[in-house]
Amino acid sequence: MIELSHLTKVYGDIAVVNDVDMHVEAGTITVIVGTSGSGKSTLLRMVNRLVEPTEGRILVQGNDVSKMPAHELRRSIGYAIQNHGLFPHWTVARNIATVPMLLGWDRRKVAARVEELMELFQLDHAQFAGRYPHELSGGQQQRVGVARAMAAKPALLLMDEPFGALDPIIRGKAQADLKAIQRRTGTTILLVTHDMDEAIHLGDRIAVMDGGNLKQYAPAADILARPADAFVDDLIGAVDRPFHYLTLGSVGAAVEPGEAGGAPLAADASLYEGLGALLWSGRKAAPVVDAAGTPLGRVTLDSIADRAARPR
Ligand SMILES: Nc1ncnc2c1ncn2[C@@H]1O[C@H](COP(=O)(O)OP(=O)(O)OP(=O)(O)O)[C@@H](O)[C@H]1O
Repeated sequence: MIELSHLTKVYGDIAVVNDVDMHVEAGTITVIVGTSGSGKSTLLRMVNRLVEPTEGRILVQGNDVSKMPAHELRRSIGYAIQNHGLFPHWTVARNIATVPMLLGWDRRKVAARVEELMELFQLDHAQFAGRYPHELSGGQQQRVGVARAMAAKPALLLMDEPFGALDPIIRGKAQADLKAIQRRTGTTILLVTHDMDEAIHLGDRIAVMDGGNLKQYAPAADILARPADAFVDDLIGAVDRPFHYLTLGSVGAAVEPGEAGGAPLAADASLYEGLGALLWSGRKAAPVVDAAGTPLGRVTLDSIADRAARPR
């Protein structure tokens, strides 16, 4: 879907993005993570040509973006940013309709798409379509921002710290919703964050940037098990590593035959959630059920602990 080769951006005499090669598979979420100033936003913004590269090449769906008119390119790629960038004097419906209208869609098709997106993002049409951005909560504005970025069904969505302004609870919900929506729509997402938890939670693959260099580019489990260097290791955080690991596995994968008492755990809950439930209820084991409530066996503290250990 995206092919970056030797991508470089120099400001003054500093390469803020330095010779980056990266291949992003269609239909996946790739998260670019790194400390402040590491070049994440610059890298992202070169994809839709808000920033022009000094050197290197970007192909999106096989097309060299430098050869496409910038305004056309930007209409074909969704872009969502931290403070949502909503037009303050336009209603929610008009904001979401921005790109389809620029593309000259017919009015009924635009209206239907706005309704469809508002439903997808759980914004009641009757209640919210006519409101202005300042009449929404931060979380609602964030959903409108992402709905607007997805309005013209772009195959590619770029997101720059889209959840940065949200409180932790709303943020967790927004991440879960985005993941579910991405799985339904198959949109390819390239997302920038400085938050490793978010990267591990959302990313099919994670790209770690430091000082303009791409330090490691791999699935989360590989980055946790084999960080490329001390910087990546530090970014993960030694204390958090086993817990990150547990967020990647499901209770269902640790089920064993046998019985246990107390409230059951859902097989699709993460091992991290399972660990929390066991510790909090003071149990060493819990029964596990599938989505229909059928008993599958039990999960024990020991089996969860085994899965938190560094793979050999
Ligand atoms: N237009 C510009 N002119 C000069 N330097 C720039 C320009 N834009 C960005 N930079 C510099 O490039 C470096 C990378 O910036 P960038 O915004 O890509 O970092 P980032 O990793 O996204 O950081 P943050 O997480 O703080 O947003 C920074 O040192 C920044 O000061």
